[in-house]
Amino acid sequence: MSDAPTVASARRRLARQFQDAAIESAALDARLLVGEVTGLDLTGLITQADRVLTHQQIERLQSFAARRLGGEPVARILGMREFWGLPFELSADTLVPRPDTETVVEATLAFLAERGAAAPRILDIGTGSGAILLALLYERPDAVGVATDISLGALRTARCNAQRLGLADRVCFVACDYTAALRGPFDLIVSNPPYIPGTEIAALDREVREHDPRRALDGGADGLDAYRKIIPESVRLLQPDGALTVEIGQGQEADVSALMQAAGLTVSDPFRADLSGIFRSVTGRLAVA
Ligand SMILES: C[S@@+](CC[C@H](N)C(=O)[O-])C[C@H]1O[C@@H](n2cnc3c(N)ncnc32)[C@H](O)[C@@H]1O
Repeated sequence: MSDAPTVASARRRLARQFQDAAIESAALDARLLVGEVTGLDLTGLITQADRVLTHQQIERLQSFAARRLGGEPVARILGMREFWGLPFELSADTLVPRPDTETVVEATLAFLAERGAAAPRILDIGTGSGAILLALLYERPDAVGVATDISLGALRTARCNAQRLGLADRVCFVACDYTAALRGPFDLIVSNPPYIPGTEIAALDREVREHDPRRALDGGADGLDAYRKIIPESVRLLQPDGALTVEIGQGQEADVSALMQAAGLTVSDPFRADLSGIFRSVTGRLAVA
């Protein structure tokens, strides 16, 4: 009898190794990595559990396991992450999109539905992989968008994602400092800017600290630097009755609301909480002229 690993035994063994290394998502990570080397989806992993792995697959899996045990997130190893049910390619220049950020997509879709805006023009400031804007364009086939980032590498990845999702003809990518190159007007502006206080970055999980780009994280001394720029710039670019929705870090809702109100936006929407109950987004609306 052969003792070559099968799909099921490889999953079990990898999950145990990850558990022993105190990796929280051990079983999920093992499933994703075995799925990647075998080319099987979740159903295939179950129905073909007894399939024996080839030598090449075993070697690839060992290399993935070593990287994971060395602290590299699965999304970085796979070079992709699902967001809003859509596949997003990643690069060293992009943040791994987080499930928490789906709160921003939910809030903005609700705003667009409530306002009844037809063919809305949407701006995403600091688009990274393009996750927020592309999810919105996917949900709203009548919308068009502009996405900015300071990182050319991130914009290249976002453009690839737009092409792969069939959304490239409705989005324009602009390299600039926040909104510096733009005129507007926009019906909706969204942003998940860098918001971690600079001094806290060294204490972040290794997976974040070592693998997400620093400029996607660092929000300056108190974490609010980006909001101080984006909020007044958005007032300049919004259509009357338009809205700005930003993702926020834990405990930033009062400060960000105060910045919005000081810039002339009305914070009418209740803050949106993520699945852990942490407030994740704030929406400010520009009054009708
Ligand atoms: C927290 S990440 C968010 C990425 C993506 N929107 C998401 O939610 O996954 C912040 C993004 O802002 C970009 N960024 C940082 N400083 C910027 C600036 N001055 N102007 C434009 N983009 C900037 C970073 O390159 C990064 O892609």
